[in-house]
Amino acid sequence: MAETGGMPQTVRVGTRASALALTQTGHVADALTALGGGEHELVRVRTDGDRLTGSLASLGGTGVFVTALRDALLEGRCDVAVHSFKDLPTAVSPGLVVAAVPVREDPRDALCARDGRTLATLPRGASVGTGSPRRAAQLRAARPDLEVVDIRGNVDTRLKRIEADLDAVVLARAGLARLGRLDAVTEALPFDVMTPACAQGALAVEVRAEDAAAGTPLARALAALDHRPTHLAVLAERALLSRLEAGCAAPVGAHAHLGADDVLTLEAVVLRVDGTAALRRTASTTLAGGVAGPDGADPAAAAGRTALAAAALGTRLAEDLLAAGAADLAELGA
Ligand SMILES: NCc1[nH]cc(CCC(=O)O)c1CC(=O)O
Repeated sequence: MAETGGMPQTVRVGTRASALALTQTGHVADALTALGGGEHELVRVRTDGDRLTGSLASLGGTGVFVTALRDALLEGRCDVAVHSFKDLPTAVSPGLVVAAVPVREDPRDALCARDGRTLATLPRGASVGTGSPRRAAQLRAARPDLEVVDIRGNVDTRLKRIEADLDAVVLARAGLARLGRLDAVTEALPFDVMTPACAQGALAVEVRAEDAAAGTPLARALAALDHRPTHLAVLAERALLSRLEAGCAAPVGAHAHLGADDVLTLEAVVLRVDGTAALRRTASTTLAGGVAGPDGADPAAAAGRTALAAAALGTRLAEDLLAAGAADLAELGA
């Protein structure tokens, strides 16, 4: 971020125009200011994902919500971009870094059904809306009688389908929480029934690489906003996705959790799209030196080693899954 005459300029925080993006970006921007990062303003950036209405799969998979924000960062039209982490492609973006991952919301998927129904009490043949192959496969695995309906649109549009024509929809609980719509949730689906998408419920705060390393008030605020347990969990989940060469539209779920004694545990599921078969694996690793790194050591180097260990866990679990036939099962790369 540029400084003029020693006075930091206002931090320009880029956001998509959707209600969800505006709330989550607003929270991050407020937090950065509260942590001493300076005054901020929100800059609205229009993305292809907001403009196009075709199915997510037909838009060419990952990244449609992200590219315009990244371009705005790289071209200097904003200084900070806030993404739903699960929408970020796993490929690194040259010149940009995820400088902070704030503490994660509850990552579970939520069933929002009419008449207070749960997955177990939905009537036979009930219609359930989702645009996600991962959710569709897991719904079919749990309840082969359901009619899974492909739906699109923002959270509000999807919730309206419950009154209009569907018995239920499945959405990320985190998005509903951020929008103040937890009233619509009739069941938070357990991990073994509905394993979330990699990084679901987490945000990625992205900046130009030189701004993360600059020792400025913004760089310090970003470091303070970073929640190391969330960051490490998400690194493991995304390394798995990357090694599987799967995008956000693949029938793959994963959830990592940092437990006591610095043990990071990653659970993943890869499904056949129709839900008739699934591979589920779990692996753990102890993050040597602790999450923050050993006292007295170079903290940046220790943090780097811990991050590599978290990512290695995801890579290893992906390789287990591939060895068991995950690519054919889920038609990855097909
Ligand atoms: N792909 C859409 C998307 N990207 C992020 C969220 C909100 C929840 C989150 O931060 O994971 C949603 C909506 C949904 O999946 O219901």
